[in-house]
Amino acid sequence: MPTPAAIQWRDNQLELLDQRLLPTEIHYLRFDSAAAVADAIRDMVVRGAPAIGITAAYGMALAARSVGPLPSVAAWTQALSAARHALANSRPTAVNLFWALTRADQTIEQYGNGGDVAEALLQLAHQLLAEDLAINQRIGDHGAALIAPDSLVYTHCNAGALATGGYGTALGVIRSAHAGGKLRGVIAGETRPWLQGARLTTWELMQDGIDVSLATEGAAGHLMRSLKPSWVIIGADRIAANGDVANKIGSYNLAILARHHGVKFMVAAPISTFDPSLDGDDIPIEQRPGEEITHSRGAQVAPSNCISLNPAFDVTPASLIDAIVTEYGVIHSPSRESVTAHLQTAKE
Ligand SMILES: CSC[C@@H](O)[C@@H](O)C(=O)COP(=O)(O)O
Repeated sequence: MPTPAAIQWRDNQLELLDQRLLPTEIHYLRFDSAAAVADAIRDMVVRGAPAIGITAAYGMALAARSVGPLPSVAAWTQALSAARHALANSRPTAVNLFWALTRADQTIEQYGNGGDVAEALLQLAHQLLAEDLAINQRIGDHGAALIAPDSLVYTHCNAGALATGGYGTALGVIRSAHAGGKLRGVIAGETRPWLQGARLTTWELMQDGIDVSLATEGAAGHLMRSLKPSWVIIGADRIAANGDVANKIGSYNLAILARHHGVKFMVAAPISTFDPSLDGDDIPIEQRPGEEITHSRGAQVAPSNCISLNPAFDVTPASLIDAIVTEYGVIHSPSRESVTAHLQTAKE
């Protein structure tokens, strides 16, 4: 059974699969305003960098529908500025969000002087959704080519169909490797505190008949030493000009462990996840509410008033990464130079 769509346009409405309820409940929520869409992104109804970007594009389309025809680019920009602001402030780390909002700005520029902006923004969102699926299939094929037969791989968080327009980035590589008969199995780290690995990645892979074992985060070193996976494969929220990669908290730990144990480390992401304007140290890291770690599924697990640190992402330095895989191919041992060259190829 294929993974249900994270994002769908049905009966002329935006529907998001409420990922907070997975894997025990499949329930879609309907949205008719950009403010509600921004809340849904912040509250983790929809998550994963590409899915956040696509959802924001739908948010802009919903906002344009509610303001009606306007005569100029300036009038549209003004009318949609509150919606854009709310979406831009929903989550700070995934650059795909800002990439999608820039695409929406360009659409407003193109159609704002008398065109049907609402329809153009809706078509943009549909296009980003459809393109993302095709992009992920290409990423999957490029990444799978790096994987030797009979491989065990380790993944973190959920960079799957649920985090994208379909197929997934890291899980796209895993799906393609599985289709090529190369996989012995997958280890999914549970990924605290939202448990994307336990709730989402295992669910996606089991539905596709891919052998997956769930492990606690703390087991990673022991499992690398005893089971000798060949690759750690993760997605990304932002890839900096120098090849550093922001991804779900815990990715950096895995990269250090992987290097120590001779396990290769792969990052799978589309070109829309690159941010050539900054280096890794400057990537904004989302700090999430302490209750996410002082409580677990509503139950208190730490003393009342316990001070907590809850960064949602970390940055893995390029020096610990063996390959970044995009829809355009592979950046081996990423560096500022190889990232620049890859982005140039993508533009041509
Ligand atoms: C293809 S999704 C890539 C990343 O966004 C993913 O690995 C990740 O870190 C998701 O974090 P989340 O907090 O669930 O949005």
